[in-house]
Amino acid sequence: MSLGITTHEFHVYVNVLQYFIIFTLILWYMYWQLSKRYVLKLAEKLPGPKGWPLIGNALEFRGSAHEIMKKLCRYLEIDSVVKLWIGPKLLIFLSDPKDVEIILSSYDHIDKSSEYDLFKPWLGNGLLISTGETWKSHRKLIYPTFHMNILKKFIVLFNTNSRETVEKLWKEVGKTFDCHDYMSEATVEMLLETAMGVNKKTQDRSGYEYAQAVMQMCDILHSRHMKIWLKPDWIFKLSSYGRIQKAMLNIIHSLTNKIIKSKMDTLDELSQSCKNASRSDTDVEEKRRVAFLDLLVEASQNGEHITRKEIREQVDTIMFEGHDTTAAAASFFLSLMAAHPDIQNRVIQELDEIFGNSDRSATFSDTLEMKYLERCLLETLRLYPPVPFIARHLNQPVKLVSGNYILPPGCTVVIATIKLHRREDIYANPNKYEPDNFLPERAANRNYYEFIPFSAGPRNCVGRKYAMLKLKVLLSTVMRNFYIRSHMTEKDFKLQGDIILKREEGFQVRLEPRKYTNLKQL
Ligand code: HEM
Repeated sequence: MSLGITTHEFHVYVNVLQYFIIFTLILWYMYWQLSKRYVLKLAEKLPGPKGWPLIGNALEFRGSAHEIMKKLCRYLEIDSVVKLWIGPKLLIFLSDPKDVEIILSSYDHIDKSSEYDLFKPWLGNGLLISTGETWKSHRKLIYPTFHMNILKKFIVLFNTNSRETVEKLWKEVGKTFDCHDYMSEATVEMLLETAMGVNKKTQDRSGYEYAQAVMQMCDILHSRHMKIWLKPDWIFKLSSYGRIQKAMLNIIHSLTNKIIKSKMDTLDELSQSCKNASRSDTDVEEKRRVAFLDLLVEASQNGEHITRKEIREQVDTIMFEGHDTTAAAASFFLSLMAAHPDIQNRVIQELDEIFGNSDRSATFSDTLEMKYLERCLLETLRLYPPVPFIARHLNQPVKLVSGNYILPPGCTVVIATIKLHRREDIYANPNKYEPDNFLPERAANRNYYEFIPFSAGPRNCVGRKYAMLKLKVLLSTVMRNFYIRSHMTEKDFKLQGDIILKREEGFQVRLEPRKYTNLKQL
């Protein structure tokens, strides 16, 4: 051995070091047990699989994203309250609507859990993550920007973009392909044009690149949640994941910065136009699409409490929340249409009754007539909620009503929407795709907290109406042009919950043109 020590001495040092580490761990574990006495006592009473000292159940969550999801869903079968220890972290999953209501309806439990911190380099302190007064004041500012009166004006843009998606889909006719790529691109483009008010003419391929970067970011965040050694920032930054994240955030933030700059320029130009008598009113109106971003920029210019950095964080949040969730919903919907041709035929029949042989665009009142399509969409969100889990940090003990349990402060409480939506006491056939579960008379008998794809309570989704309207226009346009086919059944879906629910094998479908329509020629 070099360095002036013999091999024997080296082995002695290594042994001493090993004992030192073991001794420190035991001491830390004893201290942790003592300081967490109250939490451990309450946790002990909760149902859940037995774990190992120190690591808890962490080792059981290995393997592919689908295997992890399968394992988790098996554990959720234990009870409507299930605890898991991931190292020193206590996660408690809830799937009884009465317990879910206690958490989601209260302003006391609006803090997001530390799992959301990994989003911070991407979304900063945007609406999804922020809390307290910042969250309250920004939510108050943002919520009205998704009012139905504003959304109705987006119909034209939803139609144009849906037709463009159909145009692109024509080249896939007859092939088996992943429809998620197209749904993802379409939802980004629509968000850019509607919520951000960025005109198509000023866009380039950045929409597609953006969607790809968001998908990679979701993969990275999922890996970080699962691979415990990637949690410390310094290790993560040195890893290949850290380097990829840097590159992806560069793409994402470049686009958001570009959008904001373009919006500020347009608003400056507009105020010039208003002063300039030679410009017509319609010219000014054309440029002035009042959308989410216009209102935020105007608010900041009018001295409201939102800085330019905060605007960027909100734009990133809306672009992420509004895009990946909707793309997943659209892709599951198309996969389910392919897997249930009888249901697909009923949707087509309804569309034919509304539109006949005409290739006109969908109007807002048409979307109100799409009652069966809407039921199919809601049933899609029931069985395959794009956000399968919602997590909160508890600051105080919470008494549940489903059983004699108290959730300890400091734990992460996870609303298991995917389990809640498949309860036998709510749905006669909980795992069957049955759009009539949403017939008005059946839905009327359900409690508000029994169906929560958009969450519920004070932190519910601000984009719910936007998403439903956009999905109706997009999916009806696709189905007026194509039959959706696939050799796969629902049993073949391999679910993975990497932040947003997806299919591990991709959303493989095949398109068959419907003979009598010719929207593609427009
Ligand atoms: C099918 C589509 C969508 C689904 C299933 C969905 C679902 C959800 C869920 C479950 C939450 C709560 C998340 C949590 O507490 O962790 C949420 C929050 C949010 N969603 Fe959506 N969403 C969809 C579309 C949209 C769209 C289109 C937008 C915007 C254009 C949007 C913007 C937001 C925002 C900003 C929040 C955070 C609200 C807050 O914390 O105050 N979402 N969404």
